Amino acid sequence: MSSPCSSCSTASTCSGSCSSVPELTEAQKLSNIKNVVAVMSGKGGVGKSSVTSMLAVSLMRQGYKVGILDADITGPSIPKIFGLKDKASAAEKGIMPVKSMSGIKIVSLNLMLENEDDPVIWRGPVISQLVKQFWTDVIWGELDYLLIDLPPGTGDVPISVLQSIPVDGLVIVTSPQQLANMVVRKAIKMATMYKATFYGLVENMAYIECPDCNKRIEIFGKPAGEKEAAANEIPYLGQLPIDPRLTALSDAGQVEEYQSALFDVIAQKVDACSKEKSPKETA
Ligand SMILES: Nc1ncnc2c1ncn2[C@@H]1O[C@H](COP(=O)(O)OP(=O)(O)OP(=O)(O)O)[C@@H](O)[C@H]1O
Repeated sequence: MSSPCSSCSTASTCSGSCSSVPELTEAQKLSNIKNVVAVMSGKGGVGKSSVTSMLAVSLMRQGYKVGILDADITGPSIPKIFGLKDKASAAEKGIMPVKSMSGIKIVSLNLMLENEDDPVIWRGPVISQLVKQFWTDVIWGELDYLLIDLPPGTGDVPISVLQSIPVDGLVIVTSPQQLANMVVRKAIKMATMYKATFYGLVENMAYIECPDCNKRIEIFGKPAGEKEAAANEIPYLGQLPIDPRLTALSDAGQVEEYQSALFDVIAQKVDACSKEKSPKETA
């Protein structure tokens, strides 16, 4: 965010050689974000918010300063997953994020609504404008990683994010159903059109382990994430099981208590990808 190009609407596609340097907002002058990673999936319900949350938790445990921009304006889950009670506050120079128990900075429209179940009945352009403001008007401060939890689909918000926020890399989330993979391919194709960099694909809900005999049961069909990643020529980050502990801790707002070596490996791979992309930028 320290770059003067970061508030430009063509930042993600331009070569950086244009002469019109846009003015930074006051909030941007107070922020320095080293890496922006968007978590995307064409299909709803495959676990984007869960993967975003656990990536944030794992990166935080690795010692990084992490923030989450909840761009799922009409179906926000991040505040609930982290059990946030406080509201985001307005300071003189911008919006202050709410900090989770372990210090992850979070901004979500649900942190601004009176009741968490108040519906947001807004048209696409208004929603897109708000997401852009979460980038330009939030005082994020120093962050090693800002993770963006995108809504499902290839509509207004993913387009706005890819056009107006300098996303360094994308993490694609899918699940074993052929239907999920078909819709996820649309998202990959769309992101390719915006010349996005893919950090890789995660296959969530790949199997469940029987608590009695430890047998893996592939309830959504044979996992195909690795094949899907190869077919789309993007890195494969790994697969995650359905884990009832993750559901329970997310429902209780205690996701930061969840431990998973598999998530940690995925976070390490994402970290390695971002270091490869901008070796000097990540501590
Ligand atoms: N690996 C997993 N193990 C157990 N439960 C999971 C897992 N991944 C996701 N879930 C649960 O599945 C539900 C949907 O997950 P999540 O909200 O992360 O999906 P999403 O793709 O972000 O949804 P949306 O389409 O609304 O954006 C949640 O209740 C979540 O706790």
